[in-house]
Amino acid sequence: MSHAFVEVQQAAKRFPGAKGGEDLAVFENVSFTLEKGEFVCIIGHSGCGKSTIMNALAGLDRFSDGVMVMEGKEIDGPSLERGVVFQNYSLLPWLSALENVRFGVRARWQQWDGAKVTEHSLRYLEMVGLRDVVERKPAQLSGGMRQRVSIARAFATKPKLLLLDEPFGALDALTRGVIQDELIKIWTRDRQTVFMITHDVDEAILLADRILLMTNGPEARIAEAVEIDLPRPRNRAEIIKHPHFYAIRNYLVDFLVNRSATMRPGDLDKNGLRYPKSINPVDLGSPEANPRPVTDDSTKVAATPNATPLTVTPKETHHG
Ligand SMILES: Nc1ncnc2c1ncn2[C@@H]1O[C@H](COP(=O)(O)OP(=O)(O)OP(=O)(O)O)[C@@H](O)[C@H]1O
Repeated sequence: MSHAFVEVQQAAKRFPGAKGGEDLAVFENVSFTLEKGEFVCIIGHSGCGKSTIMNALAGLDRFSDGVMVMEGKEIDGPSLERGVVFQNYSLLPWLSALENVRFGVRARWQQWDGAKVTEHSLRYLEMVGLRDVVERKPAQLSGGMRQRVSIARAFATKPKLLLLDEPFGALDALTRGVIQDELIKIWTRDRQTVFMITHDVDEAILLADRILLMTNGPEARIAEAVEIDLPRPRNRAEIIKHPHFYAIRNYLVDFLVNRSATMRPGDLDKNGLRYPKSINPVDLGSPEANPRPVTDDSTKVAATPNATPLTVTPKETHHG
C-alpha cells in the first residue's frame, strides 16, 4: 500500500443476474488514489459504476472484490469522517435550513454548546448565500437553495473526505454556475479532499485537480487520470481563455465520445496497468491539443465563451 490519503485497490463490483442469469460485472480492477486536499472528479458514461464506487467510499455499499483504505484504515461502514452530498439534496423535510445544518454539526461536535453550533452553522449558510432564508423548511426553498443547504451541511461538518454525487445535476445552468462558485470558495478555504461525480466536462475542468476517466461498462475500468494544470483560483470566464483549456477539454471529449467505448479491459491489462495512467493533455501535442471546438451529435459541444456547459448525454453503451 502507498501512503495516499485514500487508496482503492483492484475493486470490482458484480450484481447477481436477473432470474438466475449471468452476474453483471459492472467494473473490474478499479484502482486509484486520492491525495490529501485534492479535488478529484470522475467522469464516464451512465452505468459504468461511478455511484457504486462513491457509495462504497461512503461506506454505504461494499465492493465484491478489492480493498479501500483511508489514512491506512479500511473503510467498512459510514463515518462522520466522510460526508456525502447526493443529487437529490437529502434534507430532513421537517427541519428548517438552519436546523438541517445544525443537525450535522451537532452530531460532529457533541461537546459544543447550542450557541456555538448555531454560529458555526450560520457561517456556512452565509457562505452559500442563504443567510436570509435560514428559517425556511426545504419545501419553501428552490431546488438550488436546497442543494446549497446540503453543501453547507456537508462542508460545515468538515469531513476529511467529501463525496459529491452529481450535486448540481438537477439545477439550471445559471444556478449551477453560482453554486459552483460557492463550492470553489469553500473548498479554497477549507481544502478538504473532494471526490465528485459529474457528467459535465466543463464543471470537471473548472473544479478538479485531476479527472478520472472511466471506460464504459460492463467491466468498466478507470483508464486514465487527467491532470488539470490550470492555475487557481479559477473562474468560468477566465479559464476558457487559458491556452491549455481547449486542449484539456478536447482530450476529455475525445475520450468520452470515442475511446471510452472502444477501450477494452484487455487493452488496459495488456499494458500492465494497475493504476490509471496520469496524463497531461497539453504534453501530448496534436490532435487533442489543437484548440478547436470538438463537435459531436451525442454531446452537443459548443465551445464558445457563452456556451452552455458540455454535458455528456447519459447513454448506456454496453458491450454484448
Ligand atoms: N442494486 C443493484 N442491483 C443490480 N444492478 C445494479 C444495482 N445498483 C446498480 N446496478 C447496476 O450497476 C451499474 C452501475 O450503476 P451506477 O449507478 O453505479 O452507475 P453510474 O455510472 O453512477 O451511472 P449514472 O451516471 O447513470 O448515475 C448499472 O448498470 C446499474 O443498473
